[in-house]
Amino acid sequence: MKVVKFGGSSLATGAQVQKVLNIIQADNDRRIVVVSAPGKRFTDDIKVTDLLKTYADQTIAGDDTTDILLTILARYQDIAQYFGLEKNKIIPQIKQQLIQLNRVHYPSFDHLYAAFMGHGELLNAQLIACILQTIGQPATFVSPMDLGMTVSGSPRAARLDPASYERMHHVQYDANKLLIVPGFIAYTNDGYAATFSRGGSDITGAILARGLHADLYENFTDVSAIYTVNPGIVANPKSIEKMTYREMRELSYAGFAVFHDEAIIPVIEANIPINVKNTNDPEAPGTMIVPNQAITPTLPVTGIANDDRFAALYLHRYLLNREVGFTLKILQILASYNVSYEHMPSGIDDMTIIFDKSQLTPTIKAHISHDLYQTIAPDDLEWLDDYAIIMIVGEGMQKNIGTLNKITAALAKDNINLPMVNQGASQISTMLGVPVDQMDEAVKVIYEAVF
Ligand SMILES: Nc1ncnc2c1ncn2[C@@H]1O[C@H](COP(=O)(O)OP(=O)(O)O)[C@@H](O)[C@H]1O
Ligand SMILES: N[C@@H](CC(=O)OP(=O)(O)O)C(=O)O
Repeated sequence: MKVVKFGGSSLATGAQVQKVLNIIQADNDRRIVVVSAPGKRFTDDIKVTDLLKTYADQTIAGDDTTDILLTILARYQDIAQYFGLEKNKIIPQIKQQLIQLNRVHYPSFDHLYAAFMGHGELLNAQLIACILQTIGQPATFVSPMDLGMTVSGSPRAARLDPASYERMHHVQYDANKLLIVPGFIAYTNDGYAATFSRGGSDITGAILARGLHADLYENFTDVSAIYTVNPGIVANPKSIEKMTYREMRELSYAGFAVFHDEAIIPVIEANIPINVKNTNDPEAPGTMIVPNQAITPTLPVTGIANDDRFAALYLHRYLLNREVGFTLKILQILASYNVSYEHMPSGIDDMTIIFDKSQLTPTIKAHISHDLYQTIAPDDLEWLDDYAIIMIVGEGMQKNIGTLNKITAALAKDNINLPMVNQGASQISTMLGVPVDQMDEAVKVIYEAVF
């Protein structure tokens, strides 16, 4: 049995949905179908999830929501119309659920955003189940809750309750009917809607693949393979035919947006291979992501990922290495502001703490600086706001001498500053910190040096 996930780009229009139906019908093993909300139809278009965010913003502000509601409804109407379903009762049902959203009381704004934004997937799954039924394909809409999946934690970055797998193991479903499941949205034990973090339909697919014992998790998107580098930076990059789970985890963490970094974890635990494929080119083999031992690397580097979502805090104090509990004190300060850190490379008298900058408001930064001066009295404390990370990843790097040398020499030749290099913590990757304005150029230079 295969779990198949279709991303927003695969479901943006009626014509795209038709391709999805063809893919599902081409293979009888494709039984569990996870769908995203309709995505962008063209470059400047707005995803339904983002339209729903605007609807939530306007609801909170007490603004008139008539226009945004109709804009969202139109996205579903367009798809329905393509299949001749504009008069089907599914359309008033979708409209009613959209209207209902702003009549409910939510325990917090985060719960409200989660409920609104998660409806993009919820309504799309209902529509697609309805389309399949009208073309005579047995299919049914299923809520993640009905499959035993519950979540907890932050409503907009929910975590799966581990007990879900035990419940999913006992779920009975009709194997002759396709199950159409909304991605991204999930429910807490109290019945409140929550979502995974953005791009989280990949996570739903991975959880269902593990929980329902799939042999393969197929993830359909709009590229024919995962490329060795972001195709937005290097034109026509090489594709990756096969890579390991841990390579994908590092690359998606550091910017390969094609697959959510959290979505690797459930499939690793169950050893289920992932096949990333293209809805617009379903015959292409795509990229296989497989257990770590299933690959003998031929090249040192598999991929180069980059992301500018970081900020760094540089701290200097003599004899930092000798002071018992120094790092603990810093972490206690961060924890008191509910701030997590991403990486912490350190030297004998220095350390750099790298954060996801979405957590750092000017007020939080000021509080952290104040508490650090009070508690550890650094000789130097400096915030680096525009900090990018480039991650060079490959199972083959461990055994290959000279890769880092090649990279740093090429960067030096191009006059690119390299304020941080972190190698060794992960045996399969090297992390470079670069100023944001040099990130794209650095990625191009590294790509030329290693491929
Ligand atoms: N290394 C990479 N290989 C392939 N695609 C990448 C890579 N890095 C970034 N991307 C981007 O990821 C996009 C697909 O992810 P996403 O937009 O989330 O798709 P979906 O709508 O299917 O969920 C591609 O169109 C591409 O622009
Ligand atoms: N629609 C959600 C979840 C998701 O996974 O979307 P996509 O498959 O379009 O990346 C989002 O935009 O975050």
